[in-house]
Amino acid sequence: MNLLSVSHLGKAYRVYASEFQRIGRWFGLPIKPSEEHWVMKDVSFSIRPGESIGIVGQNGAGKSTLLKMIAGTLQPSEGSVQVNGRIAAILELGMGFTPELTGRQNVFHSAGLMGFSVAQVAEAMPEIEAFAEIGEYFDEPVRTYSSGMQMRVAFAVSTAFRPDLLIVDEALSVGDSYFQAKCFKRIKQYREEGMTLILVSHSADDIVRHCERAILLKNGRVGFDGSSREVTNRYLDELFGKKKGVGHETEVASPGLVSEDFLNTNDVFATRAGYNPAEYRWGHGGAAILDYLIIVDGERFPSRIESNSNGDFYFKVRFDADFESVVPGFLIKTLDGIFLYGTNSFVSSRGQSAISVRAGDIRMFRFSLSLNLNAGDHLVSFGISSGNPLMGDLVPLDRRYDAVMLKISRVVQFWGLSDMQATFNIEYQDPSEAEVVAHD
Ligand SMILES: Nc1ncnc2c1ncn2[C@@H]1O[C@H](COP(=O)(O)OP(=O)(O)OP(=O)(O)O)[C@@H](O)[C@H]1O
Repeated sequence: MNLLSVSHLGKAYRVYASEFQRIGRWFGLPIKPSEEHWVMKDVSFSIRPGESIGIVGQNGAGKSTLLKMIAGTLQPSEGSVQVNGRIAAILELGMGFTPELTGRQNVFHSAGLMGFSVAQVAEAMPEIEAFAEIGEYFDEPVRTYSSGMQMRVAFAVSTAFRPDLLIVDEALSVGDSYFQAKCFKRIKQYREEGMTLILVSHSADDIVRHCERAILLKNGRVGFDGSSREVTNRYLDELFGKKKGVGHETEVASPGLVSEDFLNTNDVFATRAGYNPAEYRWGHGGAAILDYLIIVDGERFPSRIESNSNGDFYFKVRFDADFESVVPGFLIKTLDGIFLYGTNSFVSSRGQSAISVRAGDIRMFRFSLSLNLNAGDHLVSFGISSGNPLMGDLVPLDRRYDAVMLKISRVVQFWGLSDMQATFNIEYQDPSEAEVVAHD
């Protein structure tokens, strides 16, 4: 059985011609709303117990509206929401806390509204207080709290009792990173115990870290429902298409090191060693990325790359239209979709690089970088956009996300994703101890 089923959900807000008409309707006057404004239409999906789902979408896409209808704080205009379990939702800052009551009193009130008895809340109170970590403020009126403090109490009380479904809107973003990490630790623990999670975040990284599946909302409809990596890729495409995007970095490559076969003009990208057939390719067209080449320590398409080697990443683009400015881009991610490094020609050249092209041009670009990565598989993306990054009007022409698999190996271990190449010295040692060591 599904934990949550959302079926043909829709929401319309009534828009009145004037305030007078709106108030008239409250008093039962037979005034017709001048217009119904549908902000959500025909949204259907279901969630199995234990799944974790991210919801992404641009501002105004309908994320909060959807979550409020799932949580039951907003009535749908059509369709239905069926939940088989207890929901806890951290939707809006303060969760409806009463400003004049203290944190402690609000905890009693909120947990009471969630259906817990005074005795249950009293028993959980020490743990809630400890989790929130706001010290003496816990017994001060909530009106004196910062937004981060309100969020701390809201999260502590909402998750004091493990819900079947936890809904977290952007709320966590107001917390400091220490508290966010603490929240995600609790979320992770509850998920391991079977809790279902719905997380809204503008951070693609948060979504791929915490959710296996995601839904892209677009103008109040489900734009895409799939793995969180696929969905965040599409979401980023949307953003990059309309906002200042990932840069490009360009260096028009000299063919010296590049062998002849890379200089042909056919689309042979998918035939190259390391190509990932599960790449996600997207773009408005006008250019096509035809080929790529990786050279590390003189070796073309190395099957394994020693960590910290210098790599040259070439890619070849055919332009099918004239563009005043194009911007090649490059990105490395982990297999989970965590961004390790992204750049573009504009960023990498500190705004110095302007590339204009004509229809029929073939250009080859190169990003050169040191691969300070940990051992394991990584995914490389290439992209070409047109527009002016300073004006925030980049249009993706061809993006080949996660198109190439990079296998990094290393001998000396470290912990984490990026090799920061620490060195170690003993700066002082008690001379007597040094002697003992020497005698040994
Ligand atoms: N009370 C309201 N009356 C009229 N329109 C509303 C109301 N609340 C939300 N809307 C509209 O509904 C649409 C969806 O809003 P919603 O807040 O759900 O988007 P969102 O995806 O959460 O956006 P954001 O990322 O900015 O928080 C928007 O066009 C918004 O203007």
